[in-house]
Amino acid sequence: MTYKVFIDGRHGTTGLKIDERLSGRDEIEILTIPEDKRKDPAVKAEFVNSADVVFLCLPDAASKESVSLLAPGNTRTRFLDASTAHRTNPDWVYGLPELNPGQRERVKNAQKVAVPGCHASGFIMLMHPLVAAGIVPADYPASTYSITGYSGGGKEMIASYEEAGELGDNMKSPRFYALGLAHKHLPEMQTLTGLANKPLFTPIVGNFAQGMVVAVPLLPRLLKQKVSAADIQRFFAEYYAGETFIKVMPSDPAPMLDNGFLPATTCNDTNRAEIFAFGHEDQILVAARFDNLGKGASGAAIQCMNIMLGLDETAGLAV
Ligand SMILES: NC(=O)C1=CN([C@@H]2O[C@H](COP(=O)(O)OP(=O)(O)OC[C@H]3O[C@@H](n4cnc5c(N)ncnc54)[C@H](OP(=O)(O)O)[C@@H]3O)[C@@H](O)[C@H]2O)C=CC1
Ligand SMILES: CC(=O)N[C@@H](CCC(=O)OP(=O)(O)O)C(=O)O
Repeated sequence: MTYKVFIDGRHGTTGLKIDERLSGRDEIEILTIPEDKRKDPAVKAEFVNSADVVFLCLPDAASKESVSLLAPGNTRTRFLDASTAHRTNPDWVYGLPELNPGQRERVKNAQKVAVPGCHASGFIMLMHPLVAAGIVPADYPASTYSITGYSGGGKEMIASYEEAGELGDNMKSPRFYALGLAHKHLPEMQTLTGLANKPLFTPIVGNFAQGMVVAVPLLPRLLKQKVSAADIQRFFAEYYAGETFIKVMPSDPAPMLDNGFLPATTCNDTNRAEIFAFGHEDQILVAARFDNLGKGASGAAIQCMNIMLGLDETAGLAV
């Protein structure tokens, strides 16, 4: 059986990666829209309605427009949206199959799946289980910071690092951003964890192309139960037992570090996410490391597509 796939936004950062990951797979036929018609809604409608799967790798507004092109009664075409447009929309399923025991099945049966934001993926992988288990109270004053490679900012940001000639010190240095404290991933971070309030979120972009670490500090004195970093590590190991793409690291993470450092790039070109719990009985730092273009974007999208089509979930993905 061959599935027809239309990648809307195929030449953007996310679209290209999806294209790369799907090319060479026998069961996938990629539909190619003529370059000069790729933003023409009438032509796009034909592609959307003749595809089994449509990946939306577009700005939010263009994504919504493409979904509106679905013909009435078309229940065959299934969407995977990489944009922020539908992530907290109750008509869409959130594309993190490892979220909880029912989520993989919901993804499998969905017509519309929203692929998680990269920073949000890490935060939710860490905080959803802890809140659901009552270890972190829903009213916990959560904060998180996340360091990302510049490919997360799409074509424009990539060009600002790679095509600007010799970089000045400002660009060579890691840079905080989203300092209006209203980053576009905050709604999904709150909704999918069940936290009563949005976390205080400060992302940082560095002078490297891809890779990400999302870290969340936890103060045991503000938690409902007395727990240590080792307890949290054991909890995660049990929660994610059996998951291929989420790997909980040992309770003594020192041997996993690079001379005491935690580089952001270790999971690059895989769909793996590594979960860490650092600290002691007074202070805990939980962290998720993955490829912002892998489990944080196109890898996650392909994993969901595999599940939706009933294929091997790991097909085309490195662990
Ligand atoms: N980069 C990343 O790590 C991640 C990005 N995302 C999300 O995925 C989406 C795409 O991001 P990204 O790949 O980074 O962005 P890019 O800017 O790299 O690419 C976007 C692409 O969409 C095309 N495009 C814009 N409007 C239309 C339209 N109406 N019809 C068809 N094509 C159109 C653009 O073409 P042109 O340049 O010619 O206008 C461009 O090729 C965004 O919503 C982003 O938030 C999600 C997860 C991770
Ligand atoms: C460096 C940089 O700017 N990164 C982007 C993340 C892009 C991403 O993955 O977010 P979406 O999935 O919602 O597009 C940002 O923080 O806005």
